[in-house]
Parts: sequence; structure tokens; C-alpha cells
Amino acid sequence: RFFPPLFPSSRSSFSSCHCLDKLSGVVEDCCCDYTTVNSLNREVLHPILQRLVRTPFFRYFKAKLWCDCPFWPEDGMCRLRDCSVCECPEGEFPENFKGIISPSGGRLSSYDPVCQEGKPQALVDRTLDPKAFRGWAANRDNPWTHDDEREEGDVTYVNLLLNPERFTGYAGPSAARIWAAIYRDNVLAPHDKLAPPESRVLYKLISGLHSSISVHIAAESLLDESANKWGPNVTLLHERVLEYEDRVSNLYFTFLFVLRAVTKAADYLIEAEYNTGNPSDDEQTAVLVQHLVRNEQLQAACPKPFDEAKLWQGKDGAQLLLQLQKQFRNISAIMDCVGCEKCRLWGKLQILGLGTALEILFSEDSPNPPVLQRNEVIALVNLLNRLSESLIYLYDLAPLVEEPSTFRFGSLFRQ
Ligand SMILES: Cc1cc2nc3c(=O)[nH]c(=O)nc-3n(C[C@H](O)[C@H](O)[C@H](O)COP(=O)(O)OP(=O)(O)OC[C@H]3O[C@@H](n4cnc5c(N)ncnc54)[C@H](O)[C@@H]3O)c2cc1C
Repeated sequence: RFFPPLFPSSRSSFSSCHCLDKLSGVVEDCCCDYTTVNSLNREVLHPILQRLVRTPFFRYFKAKLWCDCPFWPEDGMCRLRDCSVCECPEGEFPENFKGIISPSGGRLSSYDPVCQEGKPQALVDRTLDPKAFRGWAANRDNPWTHDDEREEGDVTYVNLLLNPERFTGYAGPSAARIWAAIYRDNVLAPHDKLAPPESRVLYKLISGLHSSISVHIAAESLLDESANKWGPNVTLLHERVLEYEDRVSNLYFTFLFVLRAVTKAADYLIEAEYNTGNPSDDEQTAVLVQHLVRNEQLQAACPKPFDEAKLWQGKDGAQLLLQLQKQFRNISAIMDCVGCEKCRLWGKLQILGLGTALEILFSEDSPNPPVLQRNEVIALVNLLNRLSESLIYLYDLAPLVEEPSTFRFGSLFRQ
């Protein structure tokens, strides 16, 4: 069954500078302006995040990748090579990631991006993980997520560096059905004037994540399949993201929301152990985390990227919280219906990252600092990196989009 397009987004008008004016102010519902976000991201946050996600601790993500859709029979729409992931050689993991030390000692020594199956972009190691790190919460429920990764059977460790989020060819009715189910059944329409602000936040987070996924598809697209030529597809970027002012601003919103969650959890993240069995790597990880969450430039320019204290003022707050948690758990479960393994991997990671941010910022009963699971922290930081990358791609690729009239997309981001 094919679902028709969702509610229309507001297209920016090329002949007017109205959207430029809007996007040059403070990001809607946030506390920082576009100019500050752009420069902070490029000069400070992006370089730290890029290093952080390459560390042994942050480059492995635990997920169940088989397709077991609880809502409808998945029709396996993705048959392209680039949809799938392949397995890593045994022994790639640090000993602390698993219960049994591998013959090689389990160290992440020299990093060899050569896949067993000759697919460097898609390595997966299926080693199980019966142990949690010391000091990290295990088997704790996050009310925002449908977390099946705690059941250890069929759990896969994925080297994220070898499985970049990019074009996979996943499209058509299967992909449309996922997005339609997410928006139609699980988030309120953005133009619903009666919607509480907390519901609008949920919509914006999903829309911002959707923009980020589209930006990554556009930034690394398969331009010529026969020649296996990859590169940016600026037309796709324009048609899916740049043309829509709200999709761009929702991306900024999502970035600031997740950034606020990361900095709010600063004490916890600084105290946590980043133990992979290689002291120098682990020390570097801890230093980078400290640089990220206690960053002086960030604190000076944008001390509170998002102000969650302004929310939850209505009298039905407790009921609304339960409703939004249920909706988000549903979205999390829908990720099992994504008919493309690599898209499912990044979908699961990023929804877990958003669920973690929501728990940090919205769950009143959450202890302060919150108690997080290792996989949640890995998802949170990798999500922030994806969003940060998307802002960079937008800024860099927008000038390449042909000018439809007098409007220059590049100027949106060059402030
Ligand atoms: C979880 C998930 C992960 C995916 N990961 C990948 C991937 O890694 N690589 C890949 O190639 N494909 C991926 N896909 C598929 C990709 O997102 C698109 O569905 C596909 O490329 C087809 O795009 P489309 O132009 O039909 O519009 P879609 O992106 O499918 O959008 C569907 C509808 O949603 C609305 N919409 C679009 N963007 C927004 C927004 N930002 N905010 C609000 N509404 C919006 C529009 O009405 C649009 O018609 C993924 C899909 C899902 C569900």
C-alpha cells in the first residue's frame, strides 16, 4: 500500500528574502542564533565530534539488525548492495566490549578498514556483549525507547566508521510507509495551533532528523552506478531540504536540542569510564568528552542551546509526558520495519540518541545527573556528530545549487 505524501512543508519563496531574514535570527524555540551556531559548530564542536566518533569507545554500536517489523509484513524493498552490512573479522573488539577475550587479545590495534567480503564501507562484527562497562547502567528502561538491544540474542556490533550513512537506494513504498507511519500516527501535525509546545518539539526533532538523513544521502550519493562514482547530489539536497525553510530550521533545532542534552549530562559524561582496554585511547576519549561538554567557547557564546525549563508548564503535563513517550517508543519500534539494513542501523542509532536526549531533558523522574547505558551515550554522541556534519554539508554544498532566480542558497548560511 502506497501512502500519499505527508502534509506539505512550507516552501521558501525564491524571489523573496523573507526566509533569509527568518533564518538569520534566533533558531525558533532555542536560545542561539544561526550565525553563532554555524561558527561554533564549524570551529569548535565539529572538530571535537569528528575525533570523538573515531575513538574505539564511540565507533562501535550495538544493535539488532534483523528485520522483525511488529506492525506490518516487511516486503524487503532494499536489494541494493549498499543497503547491507557485512561482518568483521573476530578479534576486532577491545576485551571490555565482550565477555571472552579473543585470540588476538581483543585490542583495537591497527585500524584496517578492509572488509572480509571486500566491502570497506559496510563491516559488521557479530560478537555478543554479555558485559556492561563498569560504572555504566545496565538493563535500565528508558521510557522513550523500545529497547530490544538489552536482549543479547542476535545482537550485532557495528563499526560505524565502516558503515557511513549515505545513499543506499532505499526508496519507494517501503521508505514512504515508514515516514508516513512516523508522522501520521506518532507526531502531531506541525500546523495544529492547539498542539502543546511539547508535541511541537517532538515533531521538530523528527523533522530535523529526517532533514539530516536527507542531507547525508545528498552529500554522498551514487552519481553513476556503472562507474561506482560517488559524490554530492546538490539537486537532491535542494529538492529535499534547502527548498524548505522549516526543514532547515528543524535541523538546527534538533542540533541545539541534542547539544543541550549532552551539556546537561556533562557531570555524568565526565565521570563515566571510557574503558576499551587501551589506556591511551581511553584517556584521549575522556579528554575529548571533557572538551565537548565543558567547552568554554560554547559556554560563552551559547550557554543554553535549548531551554527545557520553559516547557511542561501546562496542567496536563504528566499525562502528556506519558503520551509523548508512547508515541516516541512507537517510532523507535518502527525502526525494525525499515527495509534496508544500513538505513535501519542509522535509524535505530539516531532514534536511540534522540530518546536519550529526551530522557535527559524531559523525564522529570530522571535522576540528576541521569543514569545512562553505554549504548545510549554512544548513540547520543554519534547523533550529535551526524547533525553537526549535516550543518557543515548544508553550508558547504548550498552555494553549489544553481540559482533559480536572484536567490542564493549559499547566502542562507554565510552570515
Ligand atoms: C529511518 C530511515 C532511515 C533511512 N536512511 C537512509 C539512508 O541512510 N540512505 C538512503 O539512501 N535512504 C535512507 N532512507 C530513505 C530516505 O529517507 C527516503 O525515504 C528515500 O530516499 C525517498 O525519498 P523521498 O524523496 O521519496 O522523500 P522522503 O525523504 O521519503 O520523505 C517522505 C515525505 O516526508 C516529508 N518530508 C521529507 N523531509 C521532511 C522533513 N525534513 N520534515 C518534515 N517532513 C519531511 C515529505 O512530505 C516527503 O514527501 C531512510 C529511511 C528511513 C525511514
